[in-house]
Amino acid sequence: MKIIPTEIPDVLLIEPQVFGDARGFFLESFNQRRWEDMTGQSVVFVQDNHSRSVRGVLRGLHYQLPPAEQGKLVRCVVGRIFDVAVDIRKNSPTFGRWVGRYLSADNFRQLWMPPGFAHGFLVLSERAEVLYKTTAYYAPEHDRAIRWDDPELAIDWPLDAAPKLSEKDRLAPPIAEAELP
Ligand SMILES: Cc1cn([C@H]2C[C@H](O)[C@@H](COP(=O)(O)OP(=O)(O)O[C@H]3O[C@H](C)C(=O)[C@H](O)[C@H]3O)O2)c(=O)[nH]c1=O
Repeated sequence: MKIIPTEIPDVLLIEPQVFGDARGFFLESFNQRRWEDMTGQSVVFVQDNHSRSVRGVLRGLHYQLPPAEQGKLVRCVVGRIFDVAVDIRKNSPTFGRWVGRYLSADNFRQLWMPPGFAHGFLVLSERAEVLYKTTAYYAPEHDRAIRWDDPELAIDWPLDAAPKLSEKDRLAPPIAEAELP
């Protein structure tokens, strides 16, 4: 497993070791001991999520307020996405900064974002299936969104058409008007 730093120190890109052979491949998608040895951080995941989306879907930017803030370990097992983490920690020196990385079934890459980040992704393939672990349970009453195209964030989404959004995402406020952790 390789841990690759990103522009925001707490956001990590992970490349698992892939064991290929004539049958296909095997990889450990998460290993608690290896994670703690390599990142120096302990983490406990309590929920596994799985979403399927068609090309052009953009889900996000989502986060949960305290006490339900979620760290997320995201991977794409079918297709290809552009995955984004936005620092929404008010006292962070990188507040409002974002990290974007391509995750795909072919590159096996994973993106880790600790609690305090909004998360979203854009689907670049005909279909994408995204699996992600979270460090806190889903709490709808604490679920919040920031608009994906907030000019203050200026996320450089690799769009070639208007994205397909949920009603919640269509109505999301800019970060300046959002209720932040
Ligand atoms: C997130 C979640 C949703 N749900 C139910 C609630 C709704 O009836 C349905 C769809 O939920 P939603 O439209 O919020 O799903 P996404 O737009 O994919 O939301 C996710 O998108 C971004 C990318 C995230 O990082 C978050 O995990 C999450 O906000 O699943 C649950 O039962 N449990 C859950 O953990």
